[in-house]
Amino acid sequence: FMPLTGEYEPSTSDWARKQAELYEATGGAEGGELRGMPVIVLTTVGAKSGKLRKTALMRVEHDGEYAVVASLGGAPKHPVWYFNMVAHPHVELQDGPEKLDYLAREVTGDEKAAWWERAVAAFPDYADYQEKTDREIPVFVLEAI
Ligand SMILES: C[C@H](OP(=O)(O)OC[C@@H](O)[C@@H](O)[C@@H](O)Cn1c2nc(=O)[nH]c(=O)c-2cc2ccc(O)cc21)C(=O)N[C@@H](CCC(=O)N[C@@H](CCC(=O)O)C(=O)O)C(=O)O
Repeated sequence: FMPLTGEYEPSTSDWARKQAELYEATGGAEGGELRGMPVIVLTTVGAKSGKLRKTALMRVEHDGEYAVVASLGGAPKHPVWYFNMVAHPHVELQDGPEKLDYLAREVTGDEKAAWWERAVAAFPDYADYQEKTDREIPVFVLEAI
């Protein structure tokens, strides 16, 4: 797989755009945490625009694999980057200075349960978010390519 190419299009959500850009500019030295918990930056290809979208997310890692959680604070709808990732599973994840390519795969059943446990261990708020919505919060596992 070639690294993702395309034109970066900043998010309209200021807070998240600033954190993703600060993170990328400083290799995670700044913007690397949220309330003391580690953050990563996910790059997805826009489902409609084909542009590169960068999204700061909590870091959920296990044995070199990562999971990303489309929680959006327990909102009733999936975040937009969820639809990008469904349309274009080839994503990039920056963890600290390192940016690598991954294939994203939505997980279900026991596999999801195992990753959900890891996600909540990394960021306990996820449990509250799932409590407050009947939307099943999606979890994707990113496998290195
Ligand atoms: C606001 C919207 O953002 P979103 O993709 O819905 O993602 C919402 C949030 O998930 C995102 O802001 C996350 O960064 C918030 N967030 C977390 N969000 C999570 O869901 N999970 C997390 O663990 C998480 C952690 C986190 C930590 C730090 C931080 O700063 C933010 C964090 C957005 O960027 N919209 C763009 C469009 C982006 C896009 O992908 N457009 C598509 C077309 C979309 C369409 O029209 O169909 C395209 O380009 O093709 C815009 O309005 O220009």
